[in-house]
Amino acid sequence: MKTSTKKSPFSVKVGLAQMLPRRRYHGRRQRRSSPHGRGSRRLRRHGLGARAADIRAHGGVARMSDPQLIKEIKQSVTIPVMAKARIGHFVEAQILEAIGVDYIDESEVLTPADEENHINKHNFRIPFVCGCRNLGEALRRIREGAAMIRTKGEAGTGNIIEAVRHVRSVMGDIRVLMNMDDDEVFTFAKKIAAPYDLVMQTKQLGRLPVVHFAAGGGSDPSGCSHDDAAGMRWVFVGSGVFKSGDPVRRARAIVQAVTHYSDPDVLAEVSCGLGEAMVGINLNDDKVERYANRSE
Ligand SMILES: O=C(CO)[C@H](O)[C@H](O)COP(=O)(O)O
Repeated sequence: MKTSTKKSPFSVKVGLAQMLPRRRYHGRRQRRSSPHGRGSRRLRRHGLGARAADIRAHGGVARMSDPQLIKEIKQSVTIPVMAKARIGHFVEAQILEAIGVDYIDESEVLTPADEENHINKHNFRIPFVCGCRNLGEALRRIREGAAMIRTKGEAGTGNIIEAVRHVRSVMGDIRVLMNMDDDEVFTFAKKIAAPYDLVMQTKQLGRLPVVHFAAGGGSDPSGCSHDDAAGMRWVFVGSGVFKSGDPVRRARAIVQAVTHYSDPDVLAEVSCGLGEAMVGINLNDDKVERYANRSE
């Protein structure tokens, strides 16, 4: 599996989140032009509804973004670009690879194309990220060739409760696994429906064998640093940022919060005066569609 040759720890996600590394923000200007400017106006003009919150609000079938739009975004930024393909839609993934995006997110936020099968990611050179709710799901995606894993959370809600649930589930299972006798791993692997070798590797490493992001609903500094504090190494800033009063300021604050997640003084400072937050969606209502349950 190829990894990107670009050195920047940032990326633009087409219509969605940026990936934030913990402790690696140097305050550099990374973009030639802001994704809040030309890029996002184009997203609206093309009617892609490509942010998770918009997809949720608009309904209908959500597909890969227009390749022309993705090419234009690639031309206008210097940082890596991640684009989404529908779950199981290997042709969308082939198109994204052909136009040279840096990463593909096989995403439950788009309408799944295949109810049973994910993309065989070993057939591609481009790195994929896939979502998970638990350890078994994460290791199944890695067996299919995912180079990165993110929690699913509940995209487009501006609510981190599901991301926290998924972080807790994966990290909790890894802790259980680490304390397990080697003889018990066969049954544990069967129980979580994951390949034995990857379960054993996870036990030995004490973490997933690939980079692991917190994602889904992170729309404020405290929420994103909460995911960090719960043991995640990387965070996707959620599309809820774009539904707030001052997205640029909020995004900057989130970068600082994730960087200094263990320093409450910095967290207090960067949380001040950010203006209106995304209203968000409460997830105790059964009528809210769960994107996270769209695939296993
Ligand atoms: O892109 C994703 C999934 O494909 C991210 O997980 C997404 O960021 C989740 O939604 P939100 O942006 O609302 O947090």
